[in-house]
Amino acid sequence: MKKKIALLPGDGIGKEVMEGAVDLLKSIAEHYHHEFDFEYGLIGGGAIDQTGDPLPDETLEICKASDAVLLGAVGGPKWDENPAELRPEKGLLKLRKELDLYANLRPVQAYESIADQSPLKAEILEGVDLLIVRELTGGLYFGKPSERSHHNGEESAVDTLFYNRNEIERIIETAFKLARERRKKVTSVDKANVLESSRMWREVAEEVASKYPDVELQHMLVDNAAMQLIRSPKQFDVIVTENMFGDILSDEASMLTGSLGMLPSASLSESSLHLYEPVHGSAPDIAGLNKANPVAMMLSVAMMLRHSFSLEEEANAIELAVKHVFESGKRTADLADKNHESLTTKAMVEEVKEAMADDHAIFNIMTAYS
Ligand SMILES: NC(=O)c1ccc[n+]([C@@H]2O[C@H](COP(=O)([O-])OP(=O)(O)OC[C@H]3O[C@@H](n4cnc5c(N)ncnc54)[C@H](O)[C@@H]3O)[C@@H](O)[C@H]2O)c1
Ligand SMILES: CC(C)[C@H](C(=O)O)[C@@H](O)C(=O)O
Ligand SMILES: [Mg+2]
Repeated sequence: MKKKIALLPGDGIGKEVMEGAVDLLKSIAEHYHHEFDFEYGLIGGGAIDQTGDPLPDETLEICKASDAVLLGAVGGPKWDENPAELRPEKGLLKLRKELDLYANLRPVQAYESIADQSPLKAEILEGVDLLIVRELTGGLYFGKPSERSHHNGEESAVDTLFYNRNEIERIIETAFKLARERRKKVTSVDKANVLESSRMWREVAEEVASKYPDVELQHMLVDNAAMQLIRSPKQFDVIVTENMFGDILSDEASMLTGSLGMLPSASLSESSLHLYEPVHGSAPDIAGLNKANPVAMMLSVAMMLRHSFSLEEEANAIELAVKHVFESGKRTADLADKNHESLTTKAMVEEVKEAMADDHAIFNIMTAYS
């Protein structure tokens, strides 16, 4: 298979985990006889420094001419004081909007082998396997007005939580379709006791649910959902929610795995062009130290291979290899403690590649004898 992949490393550890992803993809191309053509694009702080624009047109063109987009992370303290239009994060939001990446899938799976690094008890974590479906191109992030103003000497600021029916309908539909392939339960998270947008969200969720009688719909207020994720995460299968609620709940949910460095994501559009990125940011506190956990990025590569290229076997191989590496007691610094040596970013990528090669060899032996 021949595919073109746009690579947008971005800033901070985005660049380090992207190096790992490329390394992994090259080894997959070799093992499975695929051809991946990579084209790099600028985004975020680095793009501002080099071109004065957090999302140069050239980057957008590279993405549109590709079969999938892989992104690291953007942002960092260097640009924190920049005016709104020159923030690295603006580039990412514009890219999501331009490519209409409305459905952000953030799977959360608790691995038993690293459960000791989660603040939650092992019995609460056992079997946790949930999927956050975050609306990504509407809500508070994109509503207008969003501005500062001065009235009678007093400064004020406004952001707007806006959704139209169609935006809600398509994300809820996505959640129901995904739930059908899983444990057939959708928890729609909103703040319908206060927000009008949430009351409409709830109505639409009910309407969509009537088309999926085999899938259970539950409504939950977002403050309760934040608590339930810690108290009893196993109750969740698919969680569908507004853009900002999804942002916050997914960072919280990452601690069910033990680290934010574990969560991958896929941002899907109605076209065939999708984007894949880890949930975490540019982690300025560890950037450049070769200690970031590359697993979120490697699992995002797996999501890309599965969703964009239908390479199910290759995707499974990455996920299995990550599992094997953790089971063998190897971890990066975010998951390590005095009982575990801590691997560098590069060493972790090597371990996963080696485990894949071993699994591949075992698979070949098994198929040869079956
Ligand atoms: N998708 C993105 O590009 C994205 C996502 C989140 C934050 N950001 C940006 O990143 C910058 C830093 O934000 P932040 O510090 O609030 O969030 P962050 O996700 O960058 O980091 C939060 C904490 O988690 C740790 N961490 C994150 N990823 C890790 C990994 N792979 N391995 C080990 N530890 C990891 C960091 O060291 C830090 O202590 C900000 O500019 C923010 O806007 C970008
Ligand atoms: C960097 C920021 C704009 C982004 C978001 O809030 O969507 C990030 O936190 C994420 O989760 O992808
Ligand atoms: Mg976030």
